[in-house]
Amino acid sequence: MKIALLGYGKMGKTIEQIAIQRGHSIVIKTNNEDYDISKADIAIDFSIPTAAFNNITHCLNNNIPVISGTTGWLENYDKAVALCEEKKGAFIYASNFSLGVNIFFELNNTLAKMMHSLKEYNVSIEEIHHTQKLDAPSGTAITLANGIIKEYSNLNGWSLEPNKEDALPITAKRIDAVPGTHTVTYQSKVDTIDIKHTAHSREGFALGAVVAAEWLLGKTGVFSMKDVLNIN
Ligand SMILES: NC(=O)c1ccc[n+]([C@@H]2O[C@H](COP(=O)([O-])OP(=O)(O)OC[C@H]3O[C@@H](n4cnc5c(N)ncnc54)[C@H](O)[C@@H]3O)[C@@H](O)[C@H]2O)c1
Ligand SMILES: O=C(O)C1=N[C@H](C(=O)O)CCC1
Repeated sequence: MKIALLGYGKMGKTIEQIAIQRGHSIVIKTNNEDYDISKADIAIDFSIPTAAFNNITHCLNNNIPVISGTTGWLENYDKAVALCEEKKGAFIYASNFSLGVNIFFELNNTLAKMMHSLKEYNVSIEEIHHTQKLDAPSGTAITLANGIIKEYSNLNGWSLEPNKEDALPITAKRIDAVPGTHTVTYQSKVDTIDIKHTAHSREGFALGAVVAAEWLLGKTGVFSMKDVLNIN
């Protein structure tokens, strides 16, 4: 595949290495909006929250399938879906492309189904990332929170404030070069249940994005990593 890397920062560079190892070529690598997308078979956007939606719409308007891993732009997600449907294009967004985190999402959903009726446990999320991260909480923490909130009728959303009524508390920590650590905790007076995913590098995210691009090429529609990984 001829791949356009929209965003050539930490993730763009890691994706480049993996894509080349898997036999693909990089025809565009850019850190701005000045590129000729028609040269590419597919685009992979790992840019910044304020640029992602423009990159995605530019691809869809030019009939180029697009993968986005950029977080912090989801207020425009429904518009991206509508444009993809209108243009009969192809689009995948995932807050986290790694295989391990997508399994962790399923574990989180199952655990929330088991825990929601046990009122003695309080649920919370902690995420830790590197100090260069622009958004908080992480997109992954928001996906985890949504998986929990849908099971809890007393939770109306999530909050970075610790004691907000009706909200699932998320703590976002920024430490050195941490690639991404997420912990979901259920705490009672007598015990604690934690489930935790620790990324050791960016390789898992990057491999997942390239696998998603390979899977998406030639398809039409809006998909998720559940479709790519065939998780039921
Ligand atoms: N979904 C996942 O699996 C996953 C994994 C890691 C990171 N991320 C997300 O991906 C994004 C990028 O992460 P990163 O660590 O590579 O960040 P980064 O800061 O290292 O790279 C982002 C790059 O985007 C560039 N950029 C700025 N404006 C742009 C524009 N208009 N078009 C294209 N590029 C532009 C910046 O110059 C920078 O080089 C973040 O939102 C991060 O949260 C997602
Ligand atoms: O490094 C980042 O930034 C990451 N962003 C994603 C998120 O916000 O969940 C995935 C993990 C790494």
